[in-house]
Amino acid sequence: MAINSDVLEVKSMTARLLDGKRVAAEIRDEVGNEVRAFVQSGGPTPCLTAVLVGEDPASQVYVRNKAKACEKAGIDGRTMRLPADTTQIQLVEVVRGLNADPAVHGILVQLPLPAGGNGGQGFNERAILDTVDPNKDVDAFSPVNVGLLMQGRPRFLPCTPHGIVQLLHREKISVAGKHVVVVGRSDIVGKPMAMMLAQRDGSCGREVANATVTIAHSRTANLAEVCRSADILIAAVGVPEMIGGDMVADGAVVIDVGINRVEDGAGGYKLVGDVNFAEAMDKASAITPVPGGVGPLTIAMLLHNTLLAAKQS
Ligand SMILES: Nc1nc(=O)c2c([nH]1)NC[C@@H]1CN(c3ccc(C(=O)N[C@@H](CCC(=O)O)C(=O)O)cc3)C=[N+]21
Repeated sequence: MAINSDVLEVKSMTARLLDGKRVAAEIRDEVGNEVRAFVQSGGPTPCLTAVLVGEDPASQVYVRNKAKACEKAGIDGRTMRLPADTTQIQLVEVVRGLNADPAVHGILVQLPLPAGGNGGQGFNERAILDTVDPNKDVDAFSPVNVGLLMQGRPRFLPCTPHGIVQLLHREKISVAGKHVVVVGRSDIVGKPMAMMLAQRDGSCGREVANATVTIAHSRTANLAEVCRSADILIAAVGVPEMIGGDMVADGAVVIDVGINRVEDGAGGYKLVGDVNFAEAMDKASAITPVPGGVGPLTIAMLLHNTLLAAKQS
């Protein structure tokens, strides 16, 4: 039998890059315009206050990026820097003070709190987050806001999942009827992400709804197989390059939420995602890079929530 060279040719796709950085800039511009209009119509200048405990280098970078983004959008971005030896009681008092300050519309307690904090005992993170006034909870971490989201009537949408919803919407990637696999079940990303994509009416962001969602995690049996069954694969595990090319179906859309600092082999550090980018690139139809993917969207949605908080105040 003659060998048909067309059939034997190894087909490898090269995925379209989903440019989170560009989409984030677009959203930040929109929020900036809305902020100007709001202030011109007599509204207060929206104010976001980030609380940063200790000196974690990554947290410093994030908080600085947030402050810069606020400034560009006409939002008053403040950072309260507290020493690493701050106690639980002192931190709760700081948050209460911000709750009571009418000039502050959004409060963000930067996570993670320092491990050896609160006099070596560690912080009770949940108790701190529960102290934030739900009307100022621009992270959407408070039980009230999580509950409202769960019921499909959100007040604030959590920033990272909302950023992903916006990216899918603006890149015209429909999730309706598709199988989405979310790897990771954190309160910050995995759980709300799954809820938002599965919900009925689009209350959590435009037309991005009606997906069939699987939540996978470290205990999932046959994880690779489950991932391969995804039309849209969302990786939010926090393990560098854990999702290999063998876990990605041909033509899948891959959203990489991971931001991991690893040694670059030249004495420095580089950022990698939870997905092996080079391998996934050959399988996926579209993929987010790290950096320049989901990270910048998180900050854009934080600005959006701060404006919303100011409008609702
Ligand atoms: N209360 C609270 N809310 C948060 O939203 C929150 C937090 N704590 N703690 C830490 C995580 C992480 N996070 C990021 C935001 C932007 C980028 C980002 O812009 N990343 C750039 C690269 C930045 C770099 O060079 O390190 C990118 O992916 O292109 C990354 C990570 C928000 N977080």
